Amino acid sequence: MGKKGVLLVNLGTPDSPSTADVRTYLNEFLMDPRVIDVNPVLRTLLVRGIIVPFRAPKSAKLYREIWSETTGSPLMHYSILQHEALKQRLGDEYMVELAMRYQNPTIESALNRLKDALVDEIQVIALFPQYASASTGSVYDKVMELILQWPTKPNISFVNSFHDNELMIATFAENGRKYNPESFDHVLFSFHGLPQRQLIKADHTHKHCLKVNDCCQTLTDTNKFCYSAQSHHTAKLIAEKLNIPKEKYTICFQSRLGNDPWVQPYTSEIVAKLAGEGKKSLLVFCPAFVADCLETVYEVTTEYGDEFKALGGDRVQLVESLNDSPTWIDALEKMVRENHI
Ligand SMILES: C=CC1=C(C)c2cc3[nH]c(cc4nc(cc5[nH]c(cc1n2)c(C)c5CCC(=O)O)C(CCC(=O)O)=C4C)c(C)c3C=C
Ligand SMILES: [Fe+2]
Ligand SMILES: [Fe+2]
Repeated sequence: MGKKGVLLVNLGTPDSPSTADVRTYLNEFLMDPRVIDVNPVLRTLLVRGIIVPFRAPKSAKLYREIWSETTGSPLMHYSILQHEALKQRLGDEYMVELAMRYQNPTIESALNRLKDALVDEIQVIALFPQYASASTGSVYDKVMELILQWPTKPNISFVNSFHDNELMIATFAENGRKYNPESFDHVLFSFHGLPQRQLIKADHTHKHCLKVNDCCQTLTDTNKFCYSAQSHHTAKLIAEKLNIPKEKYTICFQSRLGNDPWVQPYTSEIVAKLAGEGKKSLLVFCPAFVADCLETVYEVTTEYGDEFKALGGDRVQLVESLNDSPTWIDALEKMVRENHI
């Protein structure tokens, strides 16, 4: 019998914080039709002509702020630690590969290693707790595009989402408990944002997302694949585990790009509102990310931290992501061994 293959895929990060490498990364990322989901001509004009030329130097500056001389990008650093820890846990029966949807290590190289080892099966785990077409959907596309050309295909399975995975929820709760959530004036659950257009598109019933009041705030059978509904569900489960009362927390969405409406409320508006109400301290969970990255380390701690302080607040405390916490590695191990979430 051959080994069982596991492919862990996260989003990806530039090879270095140089403007040239950030430009290459942003071009690959934003030219993905699932990310900037407009017609190809408009996408090329927008991405190559406007967004990337303006954004690359600015983003490179931010990446330089979070880049470690020894370990590089936090996203890559924690992904490598997760990969190493999972390999240790699973032992010889499994072959575990790490890939990034954009840049390196590529999905192609990782799949080729699994193919060359003649694995019996491949379990693909896109490392995004909540399903979005722009993240998990895109990983499915890339894997299927590459495997399409293989003469022999092993059993393949995908993990669509793990927004309610008990051990993942427990890890975020454990990490948050260390900061004593009741000692903060308010708690935020800040998820990566998405254009509203993509939520509407993902609702193939055409009846639900952004069509009925509070449509995406409760997870039901009708909206079970909705990114916003899954995000609300994840936040509620973490809040319940920590006994944080409803009035003490807000679910919000960060990292908006461009002028189209994104999923609301926006984190920066909530930060401003809370400062206006006289709140002084905020504890922030970012449960759309399994590893700390630019969006947590820089955007939450520095950007929202500075905004909050400028408006009269004192402190924004980020709860670290799942990173290489043993409970999170337990979650990954269980997902793989049970071959379901
Ligand atoms: C949680 C999953 C993610 C979804 C969904 C997602 C959608 C999405 N993102 C952009 C634009 C950018 N995102 C950027 C960084 C970034 N995004 C995610 C995850 C999701 N994105 C992560 C983990 C990171 C951090 C990567 C790192 O190296 O640390 C960036 C680059 C940084 C910047 O310039 O701000 C952009 C741009 C869009 C347009 C989108 C959905 C349509
Ligand atoms: Fe993003
Ligand atoms: Fe929805």
